[in-house]
Amino acid sequence: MERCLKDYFGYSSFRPFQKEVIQQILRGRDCLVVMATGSGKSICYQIPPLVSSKTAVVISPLISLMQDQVMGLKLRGIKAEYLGSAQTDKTVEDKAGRGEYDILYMTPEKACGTTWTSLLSRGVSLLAVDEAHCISEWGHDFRPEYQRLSSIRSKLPEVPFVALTATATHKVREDILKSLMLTNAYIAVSSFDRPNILYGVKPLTRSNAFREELATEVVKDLEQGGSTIVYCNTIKDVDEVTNALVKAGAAARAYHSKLGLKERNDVHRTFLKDELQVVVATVAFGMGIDKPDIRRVIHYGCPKSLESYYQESGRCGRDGLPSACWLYFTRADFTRAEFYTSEVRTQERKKAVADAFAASQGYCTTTTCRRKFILQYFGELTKNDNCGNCDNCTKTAAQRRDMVQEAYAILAAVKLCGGFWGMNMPIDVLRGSLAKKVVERGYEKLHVHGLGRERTATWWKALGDQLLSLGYLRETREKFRTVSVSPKGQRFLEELPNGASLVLPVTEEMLREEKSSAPDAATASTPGPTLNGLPEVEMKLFKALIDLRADIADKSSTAPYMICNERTLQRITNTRPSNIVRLRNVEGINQWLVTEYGEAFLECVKRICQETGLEQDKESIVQKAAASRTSDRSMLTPAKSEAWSMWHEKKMSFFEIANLPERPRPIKEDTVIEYILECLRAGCEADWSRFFDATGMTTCIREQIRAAIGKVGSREKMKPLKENLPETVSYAHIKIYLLAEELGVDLGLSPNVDTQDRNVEVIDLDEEPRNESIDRPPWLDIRTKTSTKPRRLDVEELANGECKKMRTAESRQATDEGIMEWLLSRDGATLKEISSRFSDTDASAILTLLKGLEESFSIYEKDVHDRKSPLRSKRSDDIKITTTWQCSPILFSEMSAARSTNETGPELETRPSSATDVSSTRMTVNSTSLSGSDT
Ligand SMILES: Nc1ncnc2c1ncn2[C@@H]1O[C@H](COP(=O)(O)OP(=O)(O)OP(=O)(O)O)[C@@H](O)[C@H]1O
Repeated sequence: MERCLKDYFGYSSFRPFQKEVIQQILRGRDCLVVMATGSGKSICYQIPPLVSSKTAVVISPLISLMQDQVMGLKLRGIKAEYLGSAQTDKTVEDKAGRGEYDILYMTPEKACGTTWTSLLSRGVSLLAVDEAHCISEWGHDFRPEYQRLSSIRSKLPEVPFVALTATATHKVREDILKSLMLTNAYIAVSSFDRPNILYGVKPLTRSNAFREELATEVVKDLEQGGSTIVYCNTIKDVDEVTNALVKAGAAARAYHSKLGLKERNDVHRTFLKDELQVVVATVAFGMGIDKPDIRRVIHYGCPKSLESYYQESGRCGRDGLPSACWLYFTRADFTRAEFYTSEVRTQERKKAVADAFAASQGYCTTTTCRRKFILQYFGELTKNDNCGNCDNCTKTAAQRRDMVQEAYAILAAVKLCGGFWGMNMPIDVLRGSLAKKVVERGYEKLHVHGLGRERTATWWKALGDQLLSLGYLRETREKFRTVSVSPKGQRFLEELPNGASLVLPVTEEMLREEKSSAPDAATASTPGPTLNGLPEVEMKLFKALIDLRADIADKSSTAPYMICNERTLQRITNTRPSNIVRLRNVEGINQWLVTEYGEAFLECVKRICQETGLEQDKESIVQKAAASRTSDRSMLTPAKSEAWSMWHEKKMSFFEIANLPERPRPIKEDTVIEYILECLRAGCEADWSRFFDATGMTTCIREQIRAAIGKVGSREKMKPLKENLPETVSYAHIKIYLLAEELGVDLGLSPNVDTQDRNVEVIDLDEEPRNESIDRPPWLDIRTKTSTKPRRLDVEELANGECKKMRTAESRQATDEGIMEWLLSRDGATLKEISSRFSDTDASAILTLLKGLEESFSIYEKDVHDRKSPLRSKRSDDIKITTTWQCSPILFSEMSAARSTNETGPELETRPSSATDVSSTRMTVNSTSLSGSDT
């Protein structure tokens, strides 16, 4: 054995396990060899035929792999060949039958179709199954043809079978033993560790700029010698990365399945001969590549499985010298789960593929030792938590931070969402989403809603992953992925972390997200008031708000930062809102806070402003867009210019402009908004804050549109944007947003959005609740405003017309316009209905507004006689009389023009025909109406 090792391979000693395995084979015993990549498994089956002078048959999954091996063996003076469809030399089969080869490679198909008689008569030293994990459905590279190999076991009863693999979990090992019917096998399992390899993970952005940067780094590394393989998941990625590398000056070529065989062979050959420095490949490249000086293996995208990652990274540093494996990923890669599972048929295989992909994702996001993560995955126990040679183990203290507040927020969000969602739902809630799925379940009323706006969804996911790996959260993956708070997380929540700390690593991904949100996001987790730059009088207000927050926190049994952070208080201090709508528009103020404590905040602001003489409603987002643009108002029609001057200079409402008495007939308010938009585009001045208020463009809606743009990846077409937005966001909202953005208006949004990663959002596994019927926990109710019944916005009830929708959809504060628009959209309403629609306004205040409208003949009261009502009144004629408020006929006719005749025609006939008629049918609304009775 030693002589063969020296004579043919030039090595003077065996590596661990090689000798033992060879001895067992020579004794005729089956073997299972599970050894690390590059550990020298091939020697185990290459020496026995040289010692025993009997052919070794080796089953291998890839022709290219066989060709390589054969070529290498021939160079060493070993008689080797392969049999398979690619073999053009017809004499090989005969020669094989005559036992002329020391080593004969075969594809599994060929092995199953061989008669073996003549070969056996010459003697077969062993049958090796290389890459034996392909036999198992739980293996990452399952090949059905490998499973048929068991059929040759009976044809070769005396021949020892040797299964070899570098990537086999316990489950896969069991499968191999069973499938190949290896009895009393000698099992050699070496460590999976490759100590000379540095493992690291970095965030990826699929952009030209990123690729250029990556290419520059690769080229710099190439100057140190050695070669590089870059693995990509798609051919598109391969092409893009190759182009970037070539542009940066590297001798790089692409390798993927769409290239012809000749070209692929050429790439392979030139790479081995060092004529190429870099190969950029899909996974098709690399199995069996035994180039010793590959110094870097880069993964551009999250690999399909941790096994394939280990295999591919195993091409690196096979000479034992220091080498590095960097994996670049974006969470968009995680959405490929369905794609991978759809490639396979059986349920068992689907689960195996999903699990292997989940492990790969886990590797990407772990903040603990990456080497340990890999070793543990393959069942290797290691006590060492710090390998000292991966990015996580070499992190300095400066790359860690106390994230107790953020951890608390995300755990609370997971808990409050019931623990039966993946990470997306709680993160959406934290970020203040008003998507249908959030509102339908009433999650917008949770006190954590909107608390985490200042961080991107990706940032929160990164933190969620950390909390998962640290055991604060736990995950189940059945049909869907669900995340819930573990007992450890529950303890953390219960022992309110006042003064406690939770120092966690700030991952590269988090850092990148934070960088994109600089400058102010960096202060988000800084405890203590951020008073920098506040004048003394404003400090008074700020401090009063801090005290108010402390009171609220006390009442809600929670920590002050869970109510809102100091930056939000600073924004209130800056803007000093005088009403609920303005308060709600303050970044960081959520619906729960508005509903529960909005009045308290307003009262506090008002009091301090009165005491100190501070002006209220200081606009923070008033823009003079015109200043930066060349005004082109000459292009505007008189109608548009007039609309703008009425709105901007005379401060008239859209409604007033649309219904000017001097107009021959009213125009639609939507049209007025369109006019004004055009004027703004042409460079007219604007108070954008007022415009946003008047059009219902809340911060939430602006955030949602921004997220949708990120998700769609383009601003070009409005339809896909609309499709990615909740119903409450209209086309008009999108138009306004796009124009504001184009004009460089400060949209008052949290500054940290990476459009790249907003694409990511959905892992479909993550989206559906495991069980819709799960009851919401009782403590959830305590934190919601009223009932568990989700509050639906009344958009559906509104009249046609996007602008009407948007101004009334959100606000529950009654205003003249709001009431008018709402009434226009329906066939009258009782005071009770109006009160419940505008639930944020006191009923008596609504009544005052109604009376004002009535006096201006905009609305009138009408009796509705209902003989069928089961609620009989005590009146002698036994008729129920309900008071409803209707729009005046002139307004109604405008509405009816906008609606289809079918919808409104018959109703029109029942209405009074003039204002005189209206007054004659008017009834007084008495106090019983206010308290709920309409009769
Ligand atoms: N005893 C030895 N001494 C020195 N070098 C060795 C020894 N045994 C094998 N090698 C060399 O180690 C390298 C890796 O061997 P081999 O290709 O068999 O690894 P492997 O375990 O099959 O890896 P992989 O699973 O990644 O394909 C080869 O270059 C081989 O020549």
